[in-house]
Amino acid sequence: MPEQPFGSDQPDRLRLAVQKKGRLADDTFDLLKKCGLTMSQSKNRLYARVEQLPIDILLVRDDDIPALVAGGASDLGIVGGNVFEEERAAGRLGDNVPMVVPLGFSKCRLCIALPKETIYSAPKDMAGMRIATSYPALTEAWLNENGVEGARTVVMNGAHEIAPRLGVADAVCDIVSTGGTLDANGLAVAETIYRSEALFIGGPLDGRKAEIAEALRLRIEGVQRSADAKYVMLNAPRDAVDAIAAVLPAADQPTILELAGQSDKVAVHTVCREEVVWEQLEKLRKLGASAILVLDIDKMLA
Ligand SMILES: Nc1ncnc2c1ncn2[C@@H]1O[C@H](COP(=O)(O)OP(=O)(O)OP(=O)(O)O)[C@@H](O)[C@H]1O
Ligand SMILES: O=P(O)(O)OC[C@H]1O[C@H](OP(=O)(O)OP(=O)(O)O)[C@H](O)[C@@H]1O
Ligand SMILES: [Mg+2]
Repeated sequence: MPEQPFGSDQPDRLRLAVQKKGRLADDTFDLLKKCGLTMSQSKNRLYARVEQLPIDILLVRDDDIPALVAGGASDLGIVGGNVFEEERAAGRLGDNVPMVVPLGFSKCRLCIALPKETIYSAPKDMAGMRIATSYPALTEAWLNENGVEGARTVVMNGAHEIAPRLGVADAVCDIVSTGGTLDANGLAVAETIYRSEALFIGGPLDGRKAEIAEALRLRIEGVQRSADAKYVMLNAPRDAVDAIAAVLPAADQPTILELAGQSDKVAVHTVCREEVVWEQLEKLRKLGASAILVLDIDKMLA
């Protein structure tokens, strides 16, 4: 790529801050690829230029993304809700809290977990505990809301799950997805304090940047729409079409086509906007449907 001084040559290029590497980065780059965006990286690997739209991608630590966007250094960002809400709860975003669009990926829970042998029935049982976490603001807000007395957080930046065994904490508050890490460390979830997914944050913007942001948002929306959506084609007895349409999840009004040489059967085509599961296909078969095809949809615009 031609190496130009970043930010000075084209002031109208939109800046989008994303995680440089990690779990969220994997999902984010996957989304950008599905949006038809490819990028060339700068030599210093601190940013990348999108080739199809005037967007520069800032490659940063995910914890820095909310403040970069709130402070205006980046126009937009993609960050986990857990990190965004922690920064907000800690008061690090000031008054410029950006707008937020949920993206539906990188889903996880922020949970307080206790050693399996602990007897726990209600938040008051955490009274006086030391809770190892890198989410002190969210944890303390939850403790306050639930009237837990005398508990406090011990900030750790990773490997929280080991803290109880080291004797530096009685509980942990960390990200849980499958629960495998907790289980392997003899811990179990006591409370889920926040359900997280990736968020598209930033704006409102104006002028040329607002137009670019809208173009990006439309592409993301198109990818989200088609994520679970399927194109379903099947043959059905003419008198079972209504019953069959009722089984298809979040389906558009179906297109009914004549089948050559068959007066009692028609072809039914429709788009289902939610995942089509095997149980539904079995119901369709019982209603007389045959030659059922469920096809992926690559892109979808309203
Ligand atoms: N096990 C998981 N399952 C699903 N999502 C997760 C999981 N762990 C983390 N996430 C989500 O991905 C985000 C980034 O996690 P990751 O582990 O890559 O970041 P990190 O360790 O904070 O790295 P860095 O700060 O260096 O960018 C988390 O903030 C959370 O939103
Ligand atoms: O419930 P699970 O599916 O086991 O996932 C939870 C683990 O995933 C994350 O860590 P990660 O693997 O990202 O390691 P990190 O500490 O290096 O961020 C999180 O901090 C937990 O430790
Ligand atoms: Mg991690």
